[in-house]
Amino acid sequence: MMITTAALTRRFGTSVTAVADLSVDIPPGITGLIGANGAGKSTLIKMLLGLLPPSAGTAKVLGHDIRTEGVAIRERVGYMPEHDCLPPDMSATELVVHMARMSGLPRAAARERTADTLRHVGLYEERYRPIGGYSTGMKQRVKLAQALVHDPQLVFLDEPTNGLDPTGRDEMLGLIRRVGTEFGISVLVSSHLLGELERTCDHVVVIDGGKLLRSSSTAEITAKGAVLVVEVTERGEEVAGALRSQGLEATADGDVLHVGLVDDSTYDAVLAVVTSLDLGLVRLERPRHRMAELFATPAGGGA
Ligand SMILES: Nc1ncnc2c1ncn2[C@@H]1O[C@H](COP(=O)(O)OP(=O)(O)OP(=O)(O)O)[C@@H](O)[C@H]1O
Repeated sequence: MMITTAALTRRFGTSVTAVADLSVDIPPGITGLIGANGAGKSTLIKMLLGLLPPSAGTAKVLGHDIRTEGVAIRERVGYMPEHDCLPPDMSATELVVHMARMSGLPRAAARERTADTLRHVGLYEERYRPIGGYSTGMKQRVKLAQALVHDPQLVFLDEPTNGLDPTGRDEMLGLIRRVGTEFGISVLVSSHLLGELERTCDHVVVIDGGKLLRSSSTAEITAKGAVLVVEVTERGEEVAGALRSQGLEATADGDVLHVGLVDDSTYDAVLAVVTSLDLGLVRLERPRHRMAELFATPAGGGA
């Protein structure tokens, strides 16, 4: 396991328990850490870096104890903090070279790694300009670059899509995917949206109020309970009946149907039925997961 926590707990004062009795195993690969604001994501990440001591419990990152081996962990782990923390007067190149030197790289190697890393995150000529003039997307890329420059085995990315527009978000998610696949660096990336991470991550850990809600592969979390919403021009009940006769779960409310998504073939089955009944398809969509769905317990144990 890349990260293992055992009853990990962090309290602030007497009233706030930011992380509560958290026991979870995180495998190598890309893992999403999902939770609403205040769920305890940043506190967990800071503890895993050995920057914030736990109130109780233990954890190991890449086999190193967070209580006693913080330095060893930070040598091997990159960290992209949540908040804007970049000096506006420095250029991306100056900052990232500085961070590379701080982590022990000699000057020439630091310059070389900086140029490579900034290119990988998609900063080119702009890298010589002061960061103060950068867009949010460019600043996020600089933060990502400084986390990667010392060639870590693992990076913690705290809400890297914060403040980005949809295009910037997709680009950042694409970059994160490449960090994992092309460079073989494991990633723990936090977000308050499961929907945005489900295509990027192999594994998902969901926390709420500092407690573990679930930890599972992304395939498992998205397949379970996924529903297609289908709207046809007429005869909704008939369409639902035809789908049920093929072994699918389908209910109709007028001409709007809910169809249990088994796999990609479910889409084909819907299209085939609609075509064979000579009907029109008004909509066929897969609503994104929302946090509320994860927290909901199926009433009466499901259908
Ligand atoms: N230094 C601190 N002192 C007191 N309370 C804190 C401190 N840091 C965090 N907390 C509290 O701990 C809880 C968890 O905060 P944390 O920042 O870990 O959540 P988060 O999931 O990262 O949320 P966000 O996305 O808003 O940063 C919150 O209730 C927060 O107010």
